[in-house]
Amino acid sequence: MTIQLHNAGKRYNRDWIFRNLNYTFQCGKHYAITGPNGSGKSTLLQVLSGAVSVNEGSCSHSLKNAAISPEKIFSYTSLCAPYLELVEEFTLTEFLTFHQSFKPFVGGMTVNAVIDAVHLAHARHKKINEYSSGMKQRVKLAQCILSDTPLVLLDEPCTNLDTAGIELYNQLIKTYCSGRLAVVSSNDIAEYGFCEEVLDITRFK
Ligand SMILES: Nc1ncnc2c1ncn2[C@@H]1O[C@H](COP(=O)(O)OP(=O)(O)OP(=O)(O)O)[C@@H](O)[C@H]1O
Repeated sequence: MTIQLHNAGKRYNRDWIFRNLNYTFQCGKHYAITGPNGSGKSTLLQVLSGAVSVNEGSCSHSLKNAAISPEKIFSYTSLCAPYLELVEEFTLTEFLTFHQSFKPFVGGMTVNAVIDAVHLAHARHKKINEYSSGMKQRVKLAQCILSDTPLVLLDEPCTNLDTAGIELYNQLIKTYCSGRLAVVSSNDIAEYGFCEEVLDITRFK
């Protein structure tokens, strides 16, 4: 996946969040979007996900030089973000089985293998609404990083994780993100230390 922003600008009401953004997110590379609270990191990530459109300029997605139409972007994209809800009435096994029915896992991984990869085997039959916040974050990471998509978007991915959880996150990135375009919105080097490129959103005000 390659994403090209050409003179891209996004505003909410009268406030421009970013403007004149010319940037190419190259296939297979890893990027961080940094900037203070409220500067527009999550907004840019939502634009990259195709969920939010720009107000001026363009944001175009392509795969192996073939353009992806805006309504298809979601099927090539995985997103982990604090504002995304899990289906908490489901057990983990039910939730991942449901998820797999429309987005398969990398390398044909089974639901049980995905659960093992984030060390939640002991809780596989527990309803997600009974999980701790760190356990829920591991579910979000599994759902995002282990889905077989060329684009991985991570918004504050280590939210609620302890030291072991952060180590797990880094291991998942190393094992499953090579060759995929990954973009992390964060100000924490522990979350984006693996990225080759850092984009400071405040440059585009
Ligand atoms: N749906 C919306 N409607 C109106 N304004 C919005 C909306 N979403 C975000 N904003 C505004 O856009 C600006 C950028 O918000 P955004 O969440 O992208 O920042 P951020 O850099 O990710 O912040 P943080 O580090 O706090 O997560 C903020 O001023 C916010 O109030």
